[in-house]
Amino acid sequence: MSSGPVHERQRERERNDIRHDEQGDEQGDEQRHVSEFYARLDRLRAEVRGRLEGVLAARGLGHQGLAERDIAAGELARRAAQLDAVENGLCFGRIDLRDGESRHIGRMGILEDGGEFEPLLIDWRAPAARPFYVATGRRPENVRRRRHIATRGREVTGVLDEFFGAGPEGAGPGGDAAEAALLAAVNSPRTARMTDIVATIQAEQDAIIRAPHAGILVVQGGPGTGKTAVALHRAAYLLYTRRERLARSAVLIVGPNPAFLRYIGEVLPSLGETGVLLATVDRLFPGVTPTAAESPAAAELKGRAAMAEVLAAAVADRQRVPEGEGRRVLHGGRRVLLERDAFLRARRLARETGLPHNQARPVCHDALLDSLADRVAGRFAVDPVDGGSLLSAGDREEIRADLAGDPAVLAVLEAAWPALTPQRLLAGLYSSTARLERAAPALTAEERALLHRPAPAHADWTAADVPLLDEAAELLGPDADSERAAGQRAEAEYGERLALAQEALDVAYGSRDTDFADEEDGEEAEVLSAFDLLDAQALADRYAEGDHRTAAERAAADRTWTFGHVVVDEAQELTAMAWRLLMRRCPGRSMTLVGDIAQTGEPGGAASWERVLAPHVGDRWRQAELTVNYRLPAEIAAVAAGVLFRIDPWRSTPRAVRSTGVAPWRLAVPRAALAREAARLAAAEPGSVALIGPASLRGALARAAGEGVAVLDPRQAKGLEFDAVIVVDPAAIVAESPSAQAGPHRGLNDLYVALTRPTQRLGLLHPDDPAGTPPAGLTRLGPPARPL
Ligand SMILES: Nc1ncnc2c1ncn2[C@@H]1O[C@H](COP(=O)(O)OP(=O)(O)OP(=O)(O)O)[C@@H](O)[C@H]1O
Repeated sequence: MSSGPVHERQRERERNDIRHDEQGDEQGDEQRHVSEFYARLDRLRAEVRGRLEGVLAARGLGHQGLAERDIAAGELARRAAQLDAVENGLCFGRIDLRDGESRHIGRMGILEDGGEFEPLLIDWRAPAARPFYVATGRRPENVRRRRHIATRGREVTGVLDEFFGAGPEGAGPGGDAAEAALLAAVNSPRTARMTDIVATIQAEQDAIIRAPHAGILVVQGGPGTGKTAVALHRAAYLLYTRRERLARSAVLIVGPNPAFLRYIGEVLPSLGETGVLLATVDRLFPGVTPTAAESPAAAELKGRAAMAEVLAAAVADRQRVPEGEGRRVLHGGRRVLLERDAFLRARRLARETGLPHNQARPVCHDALLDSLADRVAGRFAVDPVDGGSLLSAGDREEIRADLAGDPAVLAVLEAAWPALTPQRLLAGLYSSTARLERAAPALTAEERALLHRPAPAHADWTAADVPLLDEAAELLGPDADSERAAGQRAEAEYGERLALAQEALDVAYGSRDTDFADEEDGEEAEVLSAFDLLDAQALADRYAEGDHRTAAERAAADRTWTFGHVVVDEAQELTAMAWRLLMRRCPGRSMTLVGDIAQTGEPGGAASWERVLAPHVGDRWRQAELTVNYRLPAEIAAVAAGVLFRIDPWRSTPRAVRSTGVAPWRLAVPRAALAREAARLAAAEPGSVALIGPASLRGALARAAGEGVAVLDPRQAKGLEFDAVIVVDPAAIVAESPSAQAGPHRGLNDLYVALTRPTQRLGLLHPDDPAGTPPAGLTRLGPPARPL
């Protein structure tokens, strides 16, 4: 009977049913575990909130006790936020080891109730969780089974198993489940917020996240290889393993623009980490918010390392020695000559201290006052016997003090060595062609003209000015004016605090818990309130003394803060001056820098990591490479590869992790119809969609595009991703790129960035005239037709 295959199929069906049942049991089993984790999480939350309420309700505390209460309340509030943040996907995996032990892996560690302190759920960052990420058929790391647990809310929706070595079915090393979990993650629709990858971190990524390297680690990788994801998970890992140190010094994460920071802003909180400062470089000079725009050429010039020398020369140039015989000072109705030599000597003495300009200023001023006092004293009677002065030391001191209080004298001292703020120095430099010539003789006249701007208003800074202000702050040191201003600010704040404290006490008094019966009985109410124990001043002092901000909050307000670790994303875009600023913020040089040289868009950005880092750390840095593309399907990666080849034929393209079978398309339309067509095509795309075009088209595209369609130029699109992307007028993207002048293929970098944003679908829309012809690398893909 030839029913063999049928029987086979029947048996197969039965086997599948059995496995399905088993799977159902397994899912139920996991549901019980997961429910237990959530129950424990709920108890932890209730406990923390209870403690927080208790702490806040504490009464009758002394000065010290209140300060401690605030610190405890801050910590408990942060803990509560951490517990809230891990709600989604609390547990996502499990490993069963050969010796029978099984471990559940999750976003945070949870211990058993009841004093046993057995781990119930293991934090993904703990060494015990590592085999979940790195076990392979060849190196199973003692793992028998790896299980991916999918959840929706608190419900387990599926389990996917891989067996290593001889599993229960005698299967060999399984990779299907891991691949299925990964594919589900990379295929999921994208929203405006990046999500974490904690459930599917791949081995090459894990090696970087947990790298023991304490110094500078560069993570180079093509678009979509998970550089951002890896950098953020590394930050979370370091916060876990070096919590003691990093909680005090904070971690700084630098991104290319505010939109990018918003995009990645949820990742660390979802991993339970909140004490991190996210910033763009131009926000790292407290008190300055750049609002002005400038040409790419000016920004590039300001980013060059040579600007450090220009600024040092600009500071030296403000330490003036008069020409000719010197300066005549009008004092007490008479003119006194302060000779040029006296100026030269005072300047030399001040410079020899090696102190920053403002701190060396008193040395110069003192020396000038001494010379001037000598001059004035010399006018008085000279001892005929020994030729010495007849004035006593006290007389001389009086003369000196008199000179030091004379505004005319002070003006001369100030002109010789003025107190400077970074803002005054830079504004003074930019607004004077003479000063620019003296400070920047090595620049060409055209370059100096790029820096020149007539008396800029103080608030009128550009992003590229910020690293220069920071450099200037280093050269100048704190100035007496700003210290005085800080003192005044502190006084004003104290006044405010005092008023607030008084108000708070008034409110407390008004709403005090008074037991009238007791009062009638002539007894005091039993419950003590704040106003019983504090007066407004003591309350204000308490706030003044205890700084209850987190390390990240304090770091944000302090230019001289040094971070325990710095992560820089899109690191290829930073200029040499920006690197100088960042290196000052991290003297320990514990840094993770992620980027892709092929995507460099800024004219002042990096051409190689060696060139960026050598001035700061020589060759004391390590590079890791990411090679798998998780964002682009193979079909889109092939198009991007054509452009990458033009940028750098030697650079290898990352291997796409999946193929969707959806080919990118290309369409040519009349130039006048470009924006309208782009909007129409974008509206037809399901999911998240972006139109990426040259900056000059942004306005027209934004007007035409419907709601929910992101309209960006390549610079704004950096680091972001969408389900579908339509690249509009690629030739103009290349031509308009600010870096087009910086090298033969630099304009193509912007196009490369645009092409590498979609996770599912890519379209190319271009004008049907010769100027609109897509650049080489794309044209080789054939004439416009749909699909491409
Ligand atoms: N192990 C992983 N599991 C699931 N998704 C991943 C994994 N690694 C990366 N991804 C996803 O791939 C996408 C690209 O990652 P990411 O943005 O970090 O790449 P990138 O290298 O920084 O790209 P670009 O250079 O374009 O900024 C993201 O959606 C990220 O979540």
